[in-house]
Amino acid sequence: MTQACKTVDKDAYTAMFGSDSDSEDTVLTDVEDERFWEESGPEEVEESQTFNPDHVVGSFNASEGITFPDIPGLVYYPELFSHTQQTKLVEAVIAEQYFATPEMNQAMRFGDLPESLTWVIDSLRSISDLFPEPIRTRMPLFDQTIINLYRKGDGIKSHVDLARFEDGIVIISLLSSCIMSLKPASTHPAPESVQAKDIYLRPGDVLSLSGTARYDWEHGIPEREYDIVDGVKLERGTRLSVTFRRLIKGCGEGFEG
Ligand SMILES: O=C(O)CCC(=O)C(=O)O
Ligand SMILES: [Fe+2]
Repeated sequence: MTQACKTVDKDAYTAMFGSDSDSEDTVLTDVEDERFWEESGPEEVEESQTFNPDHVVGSFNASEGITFPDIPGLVYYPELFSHTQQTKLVEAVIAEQYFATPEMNQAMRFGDLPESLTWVIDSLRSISDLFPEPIRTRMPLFDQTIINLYRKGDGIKSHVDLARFEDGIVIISLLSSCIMSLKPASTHPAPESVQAKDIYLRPGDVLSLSGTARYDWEHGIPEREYDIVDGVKLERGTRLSVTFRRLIKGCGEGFEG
């Protein structure tokens, strides 16, 4: 991962996702040529009809996560974020313009996190099984975020998040899917009966890590262009992850996950 600086002089959306405006133009031209509708004057849109994502963010899809007996402290919330919530979060990341150049793939913020992420943190706190109570109710819940951009084929090496971060880490998956592999950390060898665990993360999925899952297990994403899930080959696309942590008081700002 290469750390991004928070300066940009190029269209961030195009840098991240490319431009598909040509194909859209083509489709519109084709449809117009067919003349499927009566000509009429410009439609009047009342103020109340205009789309405002803030009005429709709503609550999370599910409140109970999936746990894993071998990995205490790991909770998996499939599709926790609705499509609208994912869009809102991706737009917030785009607005920050972190990924302006092709070599940028990681951005970090410490201290006061962007206001555009406040609703995410508030909503996460409202999930009763997110973390053990002392973590879930601490203030602030998080004061650090890392946003990783994975282009097709990218991954992140297996690791335990740095000790300078407190217990309680959340990973939000956006845009595309990948397998995250978890295995016992070399510092905490597990009995042979304990297997490594692969979790297929899709857009809107969330993982929370605390206790054993945070300290005694590693997590990573193998570098490859597709994953095989239940015998099916699933191509990866551009993936974005937003992770939240809290720094231990007195520890400086870290530069690795
Ligand atoms: O991108 C992800 O899903 C995981 C990122 C991660 O593990 C980290 O930043 O420490
Ligand atoms: Fe990590």
